[in-house]
Amino acid sequence: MSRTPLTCSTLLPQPPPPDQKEISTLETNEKENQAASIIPPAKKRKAGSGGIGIPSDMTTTVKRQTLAASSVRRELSSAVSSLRGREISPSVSSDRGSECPDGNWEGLTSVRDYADKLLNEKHPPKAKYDFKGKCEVYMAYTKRLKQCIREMQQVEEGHIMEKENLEKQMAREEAIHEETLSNLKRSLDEMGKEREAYENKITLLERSLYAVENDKRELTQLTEQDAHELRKLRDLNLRLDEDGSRVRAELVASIKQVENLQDVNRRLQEYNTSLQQYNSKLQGDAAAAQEALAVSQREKAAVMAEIGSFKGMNMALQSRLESAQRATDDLSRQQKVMQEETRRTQLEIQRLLEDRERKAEENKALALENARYKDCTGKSAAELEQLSIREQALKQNFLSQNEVIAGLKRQQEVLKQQLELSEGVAEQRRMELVESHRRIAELESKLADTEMRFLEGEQLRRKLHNTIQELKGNIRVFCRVRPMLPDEEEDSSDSPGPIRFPTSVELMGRGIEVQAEKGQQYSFTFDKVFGPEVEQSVVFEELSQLVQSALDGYKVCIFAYGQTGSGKTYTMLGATEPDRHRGMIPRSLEQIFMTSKGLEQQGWRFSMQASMLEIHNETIRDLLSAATARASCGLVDLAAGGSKQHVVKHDANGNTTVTDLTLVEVTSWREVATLLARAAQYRSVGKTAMNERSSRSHCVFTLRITGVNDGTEQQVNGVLNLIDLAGSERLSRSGATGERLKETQAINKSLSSLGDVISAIANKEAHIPYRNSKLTYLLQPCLGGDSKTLMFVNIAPDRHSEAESLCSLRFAAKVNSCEIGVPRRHARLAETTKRDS
Ligand SMILES: Nc1ncnc2c1ncn2[C@@H]1O[C@H](COP(=O)(O)OP(=O)(O)OP(=O)(O)O)[C@@H](O)[C@H]1O
Repeated sequence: MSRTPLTCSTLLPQPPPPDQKEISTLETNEKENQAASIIPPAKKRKAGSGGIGIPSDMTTTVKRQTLAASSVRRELSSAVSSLRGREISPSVSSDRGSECPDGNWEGLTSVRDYADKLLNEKHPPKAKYDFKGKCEVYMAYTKRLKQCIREMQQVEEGHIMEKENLEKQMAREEAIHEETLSNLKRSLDEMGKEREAYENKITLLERSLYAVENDKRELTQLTEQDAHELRKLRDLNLRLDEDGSRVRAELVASIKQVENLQDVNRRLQEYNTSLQQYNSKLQGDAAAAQEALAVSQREKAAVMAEIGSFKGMNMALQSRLESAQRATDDLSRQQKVMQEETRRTQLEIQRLLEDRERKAEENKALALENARYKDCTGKSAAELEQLSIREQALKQNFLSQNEVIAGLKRQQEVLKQQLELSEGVAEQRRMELVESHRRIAELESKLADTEMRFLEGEQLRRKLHNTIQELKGNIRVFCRVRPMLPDEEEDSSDSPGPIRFPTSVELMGRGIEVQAEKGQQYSFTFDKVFGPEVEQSVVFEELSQLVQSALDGYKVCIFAYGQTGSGKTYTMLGATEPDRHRGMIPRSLEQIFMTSKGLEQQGWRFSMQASMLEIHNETIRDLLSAATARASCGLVDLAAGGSKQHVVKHDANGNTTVTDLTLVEVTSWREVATLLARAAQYRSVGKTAMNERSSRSHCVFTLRITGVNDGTEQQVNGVLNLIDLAGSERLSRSGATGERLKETQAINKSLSSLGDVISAIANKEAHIPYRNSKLTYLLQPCLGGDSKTLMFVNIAPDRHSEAESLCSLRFAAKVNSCEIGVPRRHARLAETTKRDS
């Protein structure tokens, strides 16, 4: 706040304020005077001498009065403006508030307004030379101005006092402020320390925040994982819900069944008790049989060893026998030669004797003739001489012949002796031979006995193995290697086939090895391995029990898997002629009918229905329907809708049906054989690069068996599925095009779906993709249900098929590791009995 201080000069008497014109004149004059104060006196005088003749003292007085008045006026005006510019705080009393003390502020309430009024006051013009009047006016005006200044001074003093008060107050306030400041500093220091502590705390907190954030991140990840799991669980839940609803439906059906079964159960309990007894007896038998098996296996090993040594001995004996026989043969040959020679010698002797007799006769005749000559005629001495020489020669001849005969007789004697000797040796050899024959017979009977026991043990082992497999719920796998085909045999002269069969006791008949061309060896073990020389009948022996269980009320499924041309159709169907080539399907059906006939004596009556279908290019074709027959004669176009659309359905009891499929009631094996022959004509078969007659579809033969026993009031429902799958093939090898290519792609796709299903089962996955192909959906109960399932893996033995064989064996090993449901027997009390009860 700036303020012009009031000086003493303001208190001097001031002239009244001039009018505006005058003031400007006066101001000009004043300026001039101010200028004059720095101009030398000589010049001042010169300027003053230029007036109009008014007395100079008078003029001077007026000027002085005027100047004083204007200076007072200026001071007043500056004081007023300072008063105006001052900001008056509410605590300081305003000059407006200062009351006029003697009441002559001409009705105005504040000294400033009064000063304003004075400053703005205008005086009526006087006569130009009425200096006295003007002086009086200015005197009065100055007086009022001075009074106003005094008033203002009082106000100013009040203000100064107020200022001092304010300054004191300010000092007090400043002291307080200082104190507050020092307090603040102290508290600032404390706050600094506190701040440090807080900063430390913040660092710690930041660290823990970082840790918490890490935890949070981890938690977020965990939460995300949880969410993912949750999603999966929700999906699972949905599936479970679906399963649940299915299961509920099944449950309702089951409850009904349970009600029925409860009824049955009561009856069965008795039967069960007896079965339990029988079972415990069987278990005892099984334990004993196992022991017996172990014993017989030990015995078998011992016998095998004995047989081995006997075989060695036998071979030695055989070789001795052979050499003895050879020697005997030699001797008998020699004997024959000698006998021949003796006979010839005897003949010779005979001839010589005869000759001698003849010669003696001749001699006699000659002697007689000689005498006659001597007597009668007196022939010449020369003639006589000749005759006597001749006689001498004959005599010598006779003598030499006698010697020859004696020599021959000696020789005959020697030969006789030799013959006797060799006859003795031959007799000895014959005795030895008889002895070794006896021992061989003995050993053979022992071997037969041991083999019988071994077979019994093997049968028991197989039975136990089957039971264990059933309990485990595994799919059984048999591996069959076909013989080399003629053209493969030609090739194999350069490079032998890759398949080997281990000969160790534990792997014999169960192991197979693939010797890869690059040197690696892959070994596999299955429930049974059949080599190329094994006949259909031997393979069937291993199956017969399984087939039998279809009659006992089990679902049985047998299928053949393998690359094209590996022998699946040969194994499953075989050839009708000759009999030894008949495959598993005809043999199984024949056995079923034979056994069912046999069971009739025990009160069983069986009815059977056969059906046969093929899956060709993912379409089901009924091989027994009339439409298929007509189509095969070209009467109907199946592709153009001449056939029904067949759909596979599974019910809650695990029974599978195919809609609109022809079911033929069959009562004998002959009928089924006719059906099989008929269906074989309609099946999709074609020539490929790898097989003359390649099956281009999966063929499924199904026999539904219902058996009722009138005696025990039991009913069984068995199913026998016999499946010949189409063969997998590499397009690069088969070189298929057009329709064949389409077929091959469909076959490979469905087999790969089968592989996916097997993998999912083997890995115990929650979802098994049965619906990915018609084949897997049809086989669902066999692969994941309660059936007894057996797979043949067929192997081609040639080197070119090495990769495919390995693939098939690996697939089969996976199948072997699959755990499916435990086989369930479908047996219950017969309907009629239920109704009666
Ligand atoms: N064990 C065997 N003994 C003698 N010959 C056999 C044997 N197995 C297969 N063969 C012969 O091998 C050839 C091919 O067999 P098959 O037709 O059964 O093969 P596949 O696996 O059914 O082929 P695809 O999948 O192409 O139908 C046939 O000539 C068959 O007679």
